[in-house]
Amino acid sequence: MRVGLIGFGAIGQRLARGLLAHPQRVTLSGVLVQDLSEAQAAAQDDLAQLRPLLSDSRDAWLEAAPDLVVECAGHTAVDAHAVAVLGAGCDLLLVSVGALTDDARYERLRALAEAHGRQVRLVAGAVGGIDWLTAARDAGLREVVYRGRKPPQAWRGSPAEPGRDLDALVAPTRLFEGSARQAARDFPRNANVAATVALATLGLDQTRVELWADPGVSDNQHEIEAWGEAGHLLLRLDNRPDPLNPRTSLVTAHSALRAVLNWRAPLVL
Ligand SMILES: NC(=O)C1=CN([C@@H]2O[C@H](COP(=O)(O)OP(=O)(O)OC[C@H]3O[C@@H](n4cnc5c(N)ncnc54)[C@H](O)[C@@H]3O)[C@@H](O)[C@H]2O)C=CC1
Ligand SMILES: O=C([O-])CC(=O)C(=O)O
Repeated sequence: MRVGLIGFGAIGQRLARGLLAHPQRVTLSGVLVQDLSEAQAAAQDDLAQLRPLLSDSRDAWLEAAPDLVVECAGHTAVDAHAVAVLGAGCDLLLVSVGALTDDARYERLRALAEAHGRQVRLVAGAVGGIDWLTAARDAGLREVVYRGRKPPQAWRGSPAEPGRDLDALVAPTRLFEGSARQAARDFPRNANVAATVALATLGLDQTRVELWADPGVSDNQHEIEAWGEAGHLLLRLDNRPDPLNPRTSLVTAHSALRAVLNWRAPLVL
């Protein structure tokens, strides 16, 4: 299977490394980037072999004929490229799940995939338990809450920063409380998982979200609680941040890698 990537940051680089380790299963067809010189500088050591595959031209990158494209570049990249990728007949794995808080975009991508006989899949990413949640949704769910808690620095550049000295926080501080739709839209680099949990369960408007900056934690913590006919789920993940981008949990790239390797595997777990 030929796999194309969009994005070569923390997730893209870790995922590329994982794909290169499975040459019998997947071939990396190309990596679409926004800033070519920045990407070339990042392609060092074991990733240096990728330099010829880096491109800032979508047409040239699509000419390498990927079967599956993994987006790991952010909401604006979904906006810029997802339609063209599906139009070119590729499957699409979205990491920036929060881009689907826009209902029109969600429906457009779904309809395009259907028209081309392809699939858009959403990565589980930094969270777990999505299998239980989707099954429990079918059994009947009453209430779902997602709580995200990260060190203060992880919220730099987010709407939580203006008017607040993140470095001065001495106690856990709630930055946001509201719907998953608003959380994922307002915190596009921190709360994609709020959209993932919501799309797997009660939807973007009925799933409740709290986001916290906590000077007492060094991990990215994700807590999901759900109540329904199937029972009660209480799940907490203490995710190690990716050193290249501490907002992003290291496991996210591995979740994308697993999804890619499972795409056409004869036996899938
Ligand atoms: N579903 C999940 O669990 C998670 C989702 N994410 C999503 O993944 C995205 C990427 O995360 P990281 O790799 O940590 O970010 P990063 O900031 O380390 O890297 C993003 C890369 O994408 C590139 N890029 C941005 N716009 C682009 C475009 N239009 N076309 C091509 N390349 C473009 C940037 O130059 C950069 O190389 C986040 O912005 C977030 O939306 C992040 C963490 C968890
Ligand atoms: O990686 C994480 O811990 C979660 C994250 O940033 C997101 O959902 O956007």
